[in-house]
Amino acid sequence: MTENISKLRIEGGTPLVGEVHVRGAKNLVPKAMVAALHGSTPSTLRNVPDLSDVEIVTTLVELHGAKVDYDRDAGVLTLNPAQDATTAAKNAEEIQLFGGNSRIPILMVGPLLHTLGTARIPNLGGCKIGDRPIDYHMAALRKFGAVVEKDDETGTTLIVPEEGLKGAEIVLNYPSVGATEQVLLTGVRAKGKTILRNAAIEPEIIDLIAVLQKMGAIIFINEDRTIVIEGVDELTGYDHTSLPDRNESASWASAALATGGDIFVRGADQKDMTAFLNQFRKMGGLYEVTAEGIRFTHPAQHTPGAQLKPIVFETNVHPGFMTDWQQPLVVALTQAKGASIVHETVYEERFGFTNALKQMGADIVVMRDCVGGAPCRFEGKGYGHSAIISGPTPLTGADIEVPDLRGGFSHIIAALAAKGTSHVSGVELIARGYENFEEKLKSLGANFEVLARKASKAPKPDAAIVVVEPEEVEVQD
Ligand SMILES: CC(=O)N[C@H]1[C@@H](OP(=O)(O)OP(=O)(O)OC[C@H]2O[C@@H](n3ccc(=O)[nH]c3=O)[C@H](O)[C@@H]2O)O[C@H](CO)[C@@H](O)[C@@H]1O
Ligand SMILES: C=C(OP(=O)(O)O)C(=O)O
Repeated sequence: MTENISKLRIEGGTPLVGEVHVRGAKNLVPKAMVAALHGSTPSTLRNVPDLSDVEIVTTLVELHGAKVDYDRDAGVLTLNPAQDATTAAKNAEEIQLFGGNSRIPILMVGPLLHTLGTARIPNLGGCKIGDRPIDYHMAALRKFGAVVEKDDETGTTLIVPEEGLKGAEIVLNYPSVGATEQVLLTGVRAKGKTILRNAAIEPEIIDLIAVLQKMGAIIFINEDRTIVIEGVDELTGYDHTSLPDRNESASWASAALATGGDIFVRGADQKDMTAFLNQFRKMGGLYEVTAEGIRFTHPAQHTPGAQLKPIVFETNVHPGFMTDWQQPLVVALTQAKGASIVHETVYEERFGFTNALKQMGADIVVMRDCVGGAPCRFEGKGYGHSAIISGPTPLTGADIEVPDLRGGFSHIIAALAAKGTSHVSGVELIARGYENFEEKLKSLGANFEVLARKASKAPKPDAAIVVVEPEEVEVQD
């Protein structure tokens, strides 16, 4: 990953038609890289996409002394886990500076406690879709026996007590994906048994468990979503192929509906997308599952004039409708004939992106009530976490600033669906979750011009020692 698009001019109104290739999951690959830190031997990860979240974790593990080699074309990443305390201490400032670009750094704490005996609680980045607390993570680490060595304005440092980290019994008030991964990545090397109740069981979690099991871990997944981990003394490296990114696959499917197009997503896997495919079909979308991927088609491609239908659904933990799918699908719902309702129950503030859609002409009302579903955790808390989308409404081009990864993709497909010209800035955020974005848009026939590019933020450890905001370079015709 070197240069990302940062500014685009988009001429909307052209249906996206063609094929894109979706590789490994953004929500598994960086975690599998963190798991490799436990290994006594190097690991090989396959189907690795060229994403900034992968680059961020590459830089972070190298700042701790590990070594990463990545063949972008082959999608093969090898990680030599030989981290050491001296290197980590020397790079402590860059590690802290650099942590705030994704959700992953907090997951490095467990492996680093086991290998280096100490770890700092990092700043975190990620989509701005709610408070995104880490209280479950901190409670779990304390349960394993981690001790706060320092807690001041520079941050919190944990250390391992003399007796080491021990298995614990942990109950999650909410099946948090990150907290489940925290317990997995810490419990596998803790002494004794760890019992995690109310765990998340997303496909990416199951894939991470497969990675850990290949390394030598002993992990049970019970029918009541309790995970039991028997700590082991040693874990070795793994050879693993990541599951495909169901969130990117669903994003392109929504783009096909929003623009009236027809997109074959090579690599899409039906079994991880059941809840999405049901709603896609209820909207009148057509899909065809093949061994190589899934073809997503707007009904008007088959029946001229056919319109999308409104739907009512809520997001939830797996196997419910994945929250990362809702934003791109909301763009398609602006083109459905009638009123749709979306109840977002995972994040309290995931409808901020609709402001730009309303600026483009969409009819969306965001409400504080739990609309269209049973009362959720956010009932009566004043969060705008339900949306009523009435359509079809013609969208017109606008000047847009990308707010975050998934909201940004939604803005771009809205601009592609709109009539007229849109100028979109902050597009570099898209690289967190969509590799080869420019090539994909081109292959789908999108009418756009790149106005500026930006280098990735991630200086290699042997390059600039401070994370600098790279210059935005205007593209000359
Ligand atoms: C890098 C990655 O894998 N990101 C995914 C991960 O994010 P992430 O792991 O951050 O998501 P969580 O499942 O932890 O967060 C969901 C909700 O859990 C609650 N919570 C979580 C942790 C905690 O310590 N305290 C707490 O209260 C919050 O209400 C939060 O809104 O899972 C989310 C839910 O599937 C996805 O949207 C993200 O794409
Ligand atoms: C919320 C998302 O990602 P992250 O947790 O990395 O912010 C997402 O992928 O939609």
